Amino acid sequence: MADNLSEQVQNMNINDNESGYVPPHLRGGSRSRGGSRPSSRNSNYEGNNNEGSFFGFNNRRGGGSFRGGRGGRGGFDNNYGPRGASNRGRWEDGKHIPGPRNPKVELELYGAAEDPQFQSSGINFDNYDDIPVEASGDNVPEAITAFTSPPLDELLLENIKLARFTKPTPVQKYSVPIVAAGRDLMACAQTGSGKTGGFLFPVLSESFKTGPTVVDNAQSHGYYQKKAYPTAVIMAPTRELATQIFDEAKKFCYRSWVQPCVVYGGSPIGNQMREMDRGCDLLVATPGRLSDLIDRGKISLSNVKYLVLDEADRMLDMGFEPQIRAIVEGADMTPVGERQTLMFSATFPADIQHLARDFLADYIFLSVGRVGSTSENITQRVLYVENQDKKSALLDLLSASNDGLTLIFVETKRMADQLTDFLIMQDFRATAIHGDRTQQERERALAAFRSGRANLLVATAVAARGLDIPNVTHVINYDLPGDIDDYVHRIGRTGRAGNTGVATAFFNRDNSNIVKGLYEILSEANQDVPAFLNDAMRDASSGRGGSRGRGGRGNSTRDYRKQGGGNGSWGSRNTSNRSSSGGWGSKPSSSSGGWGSNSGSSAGGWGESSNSGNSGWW
Ligand SMILES: Nc1ncnc2c1ncn2[C@@H]1O[C@H](COP(=O)(O)OP(=O)(O)OP(=O)(O)O)[C@@H](O)[C@H]1O
Repeated sequence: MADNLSEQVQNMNINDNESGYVPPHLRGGSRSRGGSRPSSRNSNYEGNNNEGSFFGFNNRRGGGSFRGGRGGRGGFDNNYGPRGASNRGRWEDGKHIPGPRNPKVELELYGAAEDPQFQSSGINFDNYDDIPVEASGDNVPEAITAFTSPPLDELLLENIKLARFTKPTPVQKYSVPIVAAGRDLMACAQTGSGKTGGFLFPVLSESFKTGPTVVDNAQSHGYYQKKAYPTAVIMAPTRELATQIFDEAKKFCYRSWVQPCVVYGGSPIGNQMREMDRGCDLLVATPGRLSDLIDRGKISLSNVKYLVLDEADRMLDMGFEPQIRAIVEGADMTPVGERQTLMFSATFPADIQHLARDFLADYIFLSVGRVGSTSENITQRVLYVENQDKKSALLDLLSASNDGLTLIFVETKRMADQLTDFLIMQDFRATAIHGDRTQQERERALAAFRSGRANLLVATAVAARGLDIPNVTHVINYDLPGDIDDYVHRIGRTGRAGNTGVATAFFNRDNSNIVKGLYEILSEANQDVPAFLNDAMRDASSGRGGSRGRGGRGNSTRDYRKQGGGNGSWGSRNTSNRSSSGGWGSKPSSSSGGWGSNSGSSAGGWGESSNSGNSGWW
């Protein structure tokens, strides 16, 4: 499907890379949009609060209440399965006794095989095996090659089968034995390559085998307990990502003694505290809300055996470092060396590697593919579009779109609203997600998008990380981000789990700071590099273009310990059959201006200047 889309975009001639973009109104003659224009007129943008109709809650599974489950996720509920029905297992006399099976709960958790709202692995899934993997550190354990028991716990294996996962992705192959060996881990793997399972599988497998600690057993399961003592804590940057991890955790905790729980800001804390009282063995949390609950004496971290930081670099970017440090170093958290700490992301800038030095002990650094690289399952195109022409270019792109979902990234919340309004005026089924919307609005927008009732989602960076929405076939960077890592995460919302996807970016002189990073990303993923980007790159390299800012990718090695940050005495296991060099993963911290002007829109001249040789690209 994505291949078709890619072809159509190619054939549109929206931008021949040499002549610049010519919007429809300047092409002479009227142009009909054609393509997959939605047939039914939608007069209501979700902001109009037309509940129950176009963008109301999806009641497919949830009966309209706030329940878990992809389709009906509307808010907060840590309990899964019909109310009153307990599928929870228990730990008794040193043995794990799984709860009973329940077909209704299984349908809710794992969906029907043909349900498009549940991601299934795509035709390129087996290609993950070709991605070079490097694991550095002392005594790296041998990777597993299949989901088997042992080493995985039997119940977990049953749940993995129910989820229809037939074989592990590379990050899962390594993380299972690494965690089983009691080691800390910092793992970097491409977007959509199964990092969530990469931390859930080993943590749950070990938890199912070893059971709760005495404190956990005594206090976590009492009905009126006042304080939760989770065994595992997973921190994630956004509410949506936390909720999604919680949904995944529910699948794999099914019938076990481990009760998952989620807390995040923007929702009433009282409800979350009540839910925690019903059991909280594995806690998924955003840092702000977690700090709050610790301060209120509602959570103790003294029982934590496993600490996971997902998308840690994003948490730092969002300014969460003080809260994270207070939680990990300041509260009553089990100390380094006594707990196991795992950090996961698709990008690992240098500052996050330094954080690892404080939080992790004798860890293994795992990189699947080059650090910060994009999946080859994503066809990337960069179009040359002036700011004032972007709307027209977008309409052209959308008219060439297929039946899949399209995610459109913009830089500001205001732009997200404006563009959504514009698209709705043009009869598209669009909705928006950004930080100024209420949590309920954000969840409704996501639910509408997941279900396909809205096939366009206009988003700010809030939706860039981690979100796993099946059938997103096209990601459009209407505004490119200033940071190349953000680009990597944004386009990673498509081309997941071996499926293919297309990513299109609108590029102009405002994006000068991302030129180098973009050039590198496209080149290494074997994508076409348009002529204007080559020119801009040449100018940037010759010093005419100015700063790389955070758009460049720097020159640190993958594992900073190899640069003298550690003693370099450990070995490394490299399963790559391709050569690999360093130079990835660092995010330069300074961002100065200079290369090209950063003025807003400018009249004329993209195409003309792109071939202008000595005078510089601009
Ligand atoms: N072993 C597997 N077999 C089949 N599908 C899998 C497997 N592991 C994960 N998946 C599916 O692949 C998709 C992507 O997984 P996941 O969200 O964990 O990726 P990720 O690496 O965390 O991506 P991101 O960097 O964007 O956060 C999910 O829909 C998940 O259910």
